[in-house]
Amino acid sequence: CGDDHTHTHTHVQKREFPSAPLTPPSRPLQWGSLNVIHTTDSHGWLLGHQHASFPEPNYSGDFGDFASFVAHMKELALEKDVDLLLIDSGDLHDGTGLSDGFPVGGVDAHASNGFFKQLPYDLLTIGNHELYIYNNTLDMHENFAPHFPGRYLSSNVNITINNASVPVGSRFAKFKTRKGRSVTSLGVLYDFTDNDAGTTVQFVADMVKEAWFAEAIKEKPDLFLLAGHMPVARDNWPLVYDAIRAVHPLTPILILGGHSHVRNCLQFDGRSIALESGRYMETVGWLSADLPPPNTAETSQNITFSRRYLDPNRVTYEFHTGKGNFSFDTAWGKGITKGLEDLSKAFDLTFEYGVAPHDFTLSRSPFPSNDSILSLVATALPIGLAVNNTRASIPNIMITNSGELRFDIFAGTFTKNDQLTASPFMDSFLFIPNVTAGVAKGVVEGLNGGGLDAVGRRAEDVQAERWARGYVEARYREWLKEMHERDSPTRRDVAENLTLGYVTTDTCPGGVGDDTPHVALPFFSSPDYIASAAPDVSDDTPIDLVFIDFIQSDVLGVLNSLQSETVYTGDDAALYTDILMSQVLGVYAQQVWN
Ligand SMILES: Nc1ccn([C@@H]2O[C@H](COP(=O)(O)O)[C@@H](O)[C@H]2O)c(=O)n1
Repeated sequence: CGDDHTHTHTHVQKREFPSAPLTPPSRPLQWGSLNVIHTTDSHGWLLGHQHASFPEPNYSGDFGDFASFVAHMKELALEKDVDLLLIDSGDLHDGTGLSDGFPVGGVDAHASNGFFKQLPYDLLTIGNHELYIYNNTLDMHENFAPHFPGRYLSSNVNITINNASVPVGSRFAKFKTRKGRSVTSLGVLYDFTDNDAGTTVQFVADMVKEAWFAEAIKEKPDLFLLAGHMPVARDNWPLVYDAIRAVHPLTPILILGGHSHVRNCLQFDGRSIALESGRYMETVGWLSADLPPPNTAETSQNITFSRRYLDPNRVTYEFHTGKGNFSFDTAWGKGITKGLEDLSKAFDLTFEYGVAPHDFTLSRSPFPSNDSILSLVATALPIGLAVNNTRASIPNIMITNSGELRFDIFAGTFTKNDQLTASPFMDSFLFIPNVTAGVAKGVVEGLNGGGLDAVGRRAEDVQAERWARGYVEARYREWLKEMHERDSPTRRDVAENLTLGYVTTDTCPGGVGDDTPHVALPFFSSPDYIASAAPDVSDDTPIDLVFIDFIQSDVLGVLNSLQSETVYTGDDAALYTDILMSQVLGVYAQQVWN
């Protein structure tokens, strides 16, 4: 390979023909008179998925490739003389080294957002990950929103600056498409409650009662185009839809949702459609609508819609643009790829902590098992957090929510980028000393409790409260489980050389939504919280109860329900170590995988 490494190379070389053979799309896209390319929940995955084991190569296109795709699609739209809009539904922060590998003093995703700014987005909206840290929201308000004047929407999300609460972006947008269609747009965030001080999220039910909302939707446009960081199913889109339909019974409504990381599509009526386009640049959504020319009198006829979930890779992009490997790249796209590679170098994202002996996966292996990343973390915590820690000799139990783990680890070099894709959150570890081992052992069980939880709430209430705080993994896992159970018995035997990937069903018309056929990923369920092995001490031994700060309120609730001697509060918890969750796996790899 020309270098002097002894390790296996597992990263895909993307710039030439794909090194892994990729299945091409099954059929051309269906274009309408108005078309949308949709991204959502990209979480910093702008350099594409770089590992060689499937399903990763399905998603190996980088943001430069995506930019070239958009450029060619815009040319096609001009040739066809139709509208083509580019829309994003939020969550640009937290997920890879490009967003989270910034040097001390930097702001999360500030640099990676610079690449989003180079794309001609017509509409963008805010996600919950833009709101966990005030400075990130401020950066979106001051440095991101102004780049898309009036088109970065935060209909129900404000930031407080100098005691004044103002929208992070704009509440709504009204604009005309190239073909002269008048559009009214909103950008809605689901009822998120874990936002940082200095930011506010208004519940959707209250937003639709606002005077500005009534005024914004009063005039009839040719279509309503709603972006939102809100799942298209089982959430509050019906509130927005109903409020609009009460005034405009027939006007087309197109909804571009997000947050639950799934591919999904549904219709509220024959003149509306709602599309959700996955996560992590594993999906680019396509939506087309056969709308009449602008200012045409409305009818009650169903609109012909189509939708497709594209695997973002060069084979997909070339197929749909009619280009080949040597005619596909644009100077603009190549510039973006080069900029991303330069950023990766500047952030030292290829720094190697060690060599992972095999794959560790979130849902493709059972928990507990050798191949589970959750089991790996349960082992890695006591090793990683013991480094330079004067409390390391005191017996302990360490607990984290499994949502801290966001992605699989693949066999081979384990880099700074791999560390941050697996575990991007800069969350701290706290501890409460002198909790008796018998009580401490019950905490993780209480956190994971089914039926009634340890503080007596029903499981559904716990789930609803966690959902509001941003816990979305359960929904995504439900989706994986459903596709695994549906797909595996029938198709796996006759897999026709299909590679692993998403196998989606939804209720939208137009046949199968997945652009490229795959066989479903294996799926194993996992708990919401995991703990290191309990120490071998008697139940009355005082030990350190160590936990990630993100789950402090849950831990305190369970702890107080398990014993009555002490009423624990946040004041009883202190910082356990300087090592952050986003660093643990690197510290572990340096010791164990070298
Ligand atoms: N500091 C944080 C913030 C979030 N999480 C986890 O992320 C989940 C929400 O992410 P989405 O992309 O689904 O919006 C949340 O459920 C937490 O599990 C965290 O661990 N630490």
